[in-house]
Parts: sequence; structure tokens; C-alpha cells
Amino acid sequence: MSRILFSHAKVIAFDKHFLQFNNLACETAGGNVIFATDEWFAPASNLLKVLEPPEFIASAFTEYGKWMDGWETRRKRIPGHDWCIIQLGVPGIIHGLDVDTSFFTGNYSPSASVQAACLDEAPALTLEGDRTGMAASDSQFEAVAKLHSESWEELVPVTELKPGYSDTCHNYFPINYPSRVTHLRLNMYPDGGIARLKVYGVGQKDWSALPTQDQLDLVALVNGGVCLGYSDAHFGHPRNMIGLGRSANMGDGWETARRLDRPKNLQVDGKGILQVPGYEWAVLRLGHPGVISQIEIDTNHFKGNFPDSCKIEACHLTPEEEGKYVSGRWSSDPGNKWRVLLQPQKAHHRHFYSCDSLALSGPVSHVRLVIAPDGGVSRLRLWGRPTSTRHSSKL
Ligand SMILES: NC(=O)NC(NC(N)=O)C(=O)[O-]
Repeated sequence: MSRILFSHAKVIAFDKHFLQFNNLACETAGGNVIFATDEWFAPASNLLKVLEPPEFIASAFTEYGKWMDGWETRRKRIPGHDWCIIQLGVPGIIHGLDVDTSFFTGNYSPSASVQAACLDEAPALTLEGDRTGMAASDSQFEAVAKLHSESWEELVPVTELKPGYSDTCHNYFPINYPSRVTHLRLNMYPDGGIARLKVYGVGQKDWSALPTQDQLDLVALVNGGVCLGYSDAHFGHPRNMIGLGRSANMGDGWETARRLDRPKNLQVDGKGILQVPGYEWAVLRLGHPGVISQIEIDTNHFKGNFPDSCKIEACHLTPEEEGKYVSGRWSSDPGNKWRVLLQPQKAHHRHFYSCDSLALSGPVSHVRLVIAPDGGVSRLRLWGRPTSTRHSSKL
């Protein structure tokens, strides 16, 4: 068993279990701000940054005022309030939000609300972050007016926010809204600044539209994959492994701390695998149960800190069994249900494993990536064919 079995559970209260899900709106998932009423001091696109935590640079000023790392509008001197529309990179079910006001202290938005819509036919609209907040052309204006007239459901009612000091900056909102969402409207009352908006949830794909013979990455963020638990995520969360494309840098991968129990003098076995007592693990739920035929494990960017070896176990849980082991997060382990999918392998660059290297040919719903003794993995891809069995709609 790993050194810290449920480290996340220790630091995160149950009502914030959503924090381990994917950020469906971040820029690396393809999230985009398509309209903002005002971006005088700082553009709304900053809300979706994920590779850089918010920062404050005391000496940074622009011709518009103090440089701020977030979305910041003018002090309003006309009726109304400021709002922006965010197109999620991955449409899905939202389980929680973090409205992060980091470093906005005398200028944070005193209240905010969040609305949601499912607009699969939304007009393609990207406004440059101009500083007037006005749509630049008639067609853009019409597109914004159309978005404005759609019916938006209230996810978070108008709520007072806390200022952006280090101990108050996170404004967490658990969300219980069962429908698929493609767009959010973030409202600031009446004006001010917000550093980041994190939209935690699970992607939802229309599996009925997929020809059954198609192979696709069943654990990908865009296909509804999600990390449910892990032993350690000191430097990077395992959910990063299922993101789009190859990773941007080391921050865009799963990276654990160095294990403290590694022996003072390391030894290897006959296959060159290090003899170490401990390992780290991450459990991921596939977007759809399926038969895996190809695996990619990529340690890109982890050059002095790739794992020595990795293996993958898998299981096939029925919706009832999943309900037993997963209640919002991975709360107990299905021990004897794990089967080896990929035997221990050295892991130090981009590896592809096809059918003949895989030890399982039946359907799987969850996988556990085990790395020894510790280190970083940037991407995990599990190509396969979805089966007719489905996950439970609840997570
Ligand atoms: N010092 C400030 O931040 N002032 C103003 N904001 C910026 N970004 O300059 C403001 O009052 O809203």
C-alpha cells in the first residue's frame, strides 16, 4: 500500500471533492472567453489560465492602470453589471466551481453569479480583448445578442465573494446540476476583478453517435475520462495526463514528490527494474468502458525525474460496484478486482504498447497507473473500442 493512501481526502472536505475532477474551462482544455462587457484593466482570457497560478507584480503597470493577472473591469459609472461568456473546452457535467480572487483586494468583485447553458449551435464568436467591451461589428453584435437571449440556468445565485488574500481567495461552490453544459456566463456585480475561474467536472460525450468499430482514447479528458484518486500529487495532478495533445511542460503532467523510503544504495533486478519498496498510483475512470488495444505512456519533459518503471492494472466495475468504491472520490479500493493490463516496464520516454504487449483482452472501466518508486508522467492514452456496457450516469 502506498505511503499516503488517500492524501487528497485528508486535506479536502467532502463537499469539495469536486476539486479532483477536470477543469473543463481551462485554456489547455480548449476553453475560451467569447465575450466580455469590459476588459479595461485585464482581459477575461486570464480567467482560464491554468499553467500559471495567479501572480502579483508590484512594479507592473500598463497604459490602462495597474497590471493584474485576472479579469478586471473599470469602476462602473453607468447602470448595469459586468459579465463574460465562457465556452467550455470540454462540454460536460459540472460538479463545482472555484471563483478565485487572488491578489484582487481593493478591487475584487464584491458579488458574482454563474449561469449555464447548453448551446451546441452557439455562434462561433471570438472577440479580441478590446478595452471598450463593445462588439466590433454588426454580425458580432448580433451573435452576442443571440447568446444573451438564450435561456441560462442559474448555477450560483448572486453571492458575496471574499477578497484575494491568500487565506480567503478561493470561493468554492459545489454544483448539483445534472445537465450537460457548453457555456457559462460569469456575472460580476457590479464590476471589479476575478483572477481565475475553475470549472470542475467530467466531460460528456455522445457515444451513440460513434461507429462501434472506431478506436479512440477512452481515458481522454475530451472523451469523459476522469481521475478518481491517487496516492500523491505533490507537483502535478494525475488529471493532467489525460489532457489534449502532448504536454506543454512539466507542470502539465502528473508528478509526485520524491519518496522518502527509497534505499540509500539502489539495486536493480535481472530486468533492470529498480528494487524499491514503494510506489505511487493514480486511478482513472474511462469515459466509456471498453477493450483496450493500444497504450501510450509519455514521460515528456520529465528528464531527471521520470519513474523507473510503470505498470497498469485495470478492472471492470458494474455501476453498482462503482457506487460502492466511488462516492464522489475513490473511497475504498476494489483490491482483488485489479488485473494486470501492462506488466512493469521501464518508463523514460514516449512508449507505445500494442495488443501483443497487453495482458488483458476483456472490457475495462477503470485503470490504475502504478509508477515506481515515484516521478512524473506527462500523458497516458488508452486506445480501444467502447463496449455496449455503460457507466452509471452518476459519479
Ligand atoms: N490600484 C488598482 O489596482 N486600481 C485599479 N485597478 C487597476 N488595475 O489599476 C482600481 O481601482 O480598480
